[in-house]
Amino acid sequence: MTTSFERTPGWLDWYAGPSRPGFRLPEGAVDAHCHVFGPGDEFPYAPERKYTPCDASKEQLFALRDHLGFTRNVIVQATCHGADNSALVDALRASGGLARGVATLRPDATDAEVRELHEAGVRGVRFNFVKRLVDAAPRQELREVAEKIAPYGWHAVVYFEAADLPDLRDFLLSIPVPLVVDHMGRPDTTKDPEGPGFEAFLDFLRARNDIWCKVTCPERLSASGPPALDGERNAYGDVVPFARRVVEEFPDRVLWGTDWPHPNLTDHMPDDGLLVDFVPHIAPTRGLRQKLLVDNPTRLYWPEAD
Ligand SMILES: O=C(O)c1cc(C(=O)O)oc(=O)c1
Repeated sequence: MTTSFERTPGWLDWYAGPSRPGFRLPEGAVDAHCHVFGPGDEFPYAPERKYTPCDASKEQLFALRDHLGFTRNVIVQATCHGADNSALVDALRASGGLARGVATLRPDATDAEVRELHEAGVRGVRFNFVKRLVDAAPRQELREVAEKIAPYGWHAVVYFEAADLPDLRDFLLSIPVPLVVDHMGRPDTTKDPEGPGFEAFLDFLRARNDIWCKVTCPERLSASGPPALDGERNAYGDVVPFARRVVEEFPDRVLWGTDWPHPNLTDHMPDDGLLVDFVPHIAPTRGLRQKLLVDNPTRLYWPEAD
């Protein structure tokens, strides 16, 4: 392998590094969901965090980008850094314009802070409703944050479990900025992709034409799990029909990313090369892949280059 990808102690040690994908990414492809963690001695983790990750640096992320064949990244603030966006901003500034960011903001953030984040490359905020990751923020506070970012043209990335959608639906639909749903709203993939649970999610996407969906994280959503270590590169097949439904119905509103470095996965450490090989299964034509990997993320995060 010719990559300069280096492993850090911790869960990244579980595997020898990502394989080279068989699928060649189109030129200009964006990894639209990934994180940086720390390093903790420079950018301490938040006291209120629910987990402590291993360090996952910007240098490693950029090496992974090059190894897999991506051109750009969207770095999403992870809950373990709370509302301290310094590690994110540091990575964005070091990227030379090749990364945009999604931050976490409290309602008391000042306009000067928002402007500074914008200048660094932040284009969205993240609202997390996954109970194992955060203590729920009051909805009124989230609304205030949304109102604060609206003049900057930012969007809100929302992360929730499928079971919580009925409760969240009206609130989410009332948020006055575009929405980007993380990880397909975490469907139960043991259920029928044509059944009422996933249909309710698709119905949510249909409710406004500015709701985007990340068809990401087969490694988190799969019940069948990773492939056996026998050279077979067709992984996480049970997630394919779910993701494919979304890609085919909303080709102009889907995004894809690796979710590197895969926090909180306890059963296996995914191979990012294999994750890239998942893409042609969910986006079976060249046109769909161009939208998913290049055109859509460019329109959302680099509209000036669109
Ligand atoms: O499912 C997760 O554990 C997870 C956690 C975080 C985070 O801690 O921000 O982000 C993700 O995209 C996924």
